[in-house]
Amino acid sequence: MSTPGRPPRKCRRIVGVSTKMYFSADKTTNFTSTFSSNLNDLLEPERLKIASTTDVFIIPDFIQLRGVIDSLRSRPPNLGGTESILVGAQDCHWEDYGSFTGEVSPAVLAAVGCRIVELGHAERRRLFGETDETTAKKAAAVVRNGMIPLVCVGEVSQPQVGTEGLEKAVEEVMVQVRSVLAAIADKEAEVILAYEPVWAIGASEPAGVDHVLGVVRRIRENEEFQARMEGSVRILYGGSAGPGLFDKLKSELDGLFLGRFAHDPEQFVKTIREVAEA
Ligand SMILES: O=C(CO)COP(=O)(O)O
Repeated sequence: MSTPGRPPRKCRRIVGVSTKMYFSADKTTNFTSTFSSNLNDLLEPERLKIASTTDVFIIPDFIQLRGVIDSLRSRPPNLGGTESILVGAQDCHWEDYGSFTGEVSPAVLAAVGCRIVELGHAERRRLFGETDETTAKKAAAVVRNGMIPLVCVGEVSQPQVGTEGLEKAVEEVMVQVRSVLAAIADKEAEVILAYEPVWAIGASEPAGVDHVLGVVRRIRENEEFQARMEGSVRILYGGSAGPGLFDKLKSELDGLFLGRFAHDPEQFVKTIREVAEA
């Protein structure tokens, strides 16, 4: 059910996980294989319906990225293979090639089969000095290389309860959103925004539903957002997300971006099912 007065959105749902730097090499391999076969087994008999309405993604660390792509390629499409699971990277550089020691090229990511690149995560902004400017340049590079930028936005501090708190959060988030959209000239380019209030990341529970819906509603009302082709910009919620959440957010959100609460492949598959069926 959509919000009264607003037409239903014409876009696919999307749900995924970033393993950040939580997993050993073996754990990533085991997680990928358990999760993709669980997805196959647990989603029967609705598997085809879910594959036709919902995108699923997994964002491992850089070293494991290629192995995850290859292991999913060995499964048939729509059965937990790469056609139904998009594999993403946790960052990239804004140039394709050059003297940038330690960086990862978006062109190389695209060439090995990476489909999504996560950018501007709160941890990268806080610990590694990422700014709106570098995030926006990277988003343009990801689009240029035919992949989908998944850009994280969110206010740093937990707002006070009430309208004033919401306004401050919206103000902070809109600066980040505008900067990314301004860098991507193609109004039809696929973009994913992950609304991740920084204070809700790594917490025991997600941000309050009213707050999340309030901020995301304002993103959707924004002029730059509305200038995009309908459905080309999808919005996820992230920050202690897990099973049991999406149903409360479905009026404004297109999906969820999970962290810790997807480390158990069964919980991840449960959440995928909830997002697809909500
Ligand atoms: O940062 C996140 C996803 O990008 C969320 O992490 P947690 O769900 O572990 O809080």
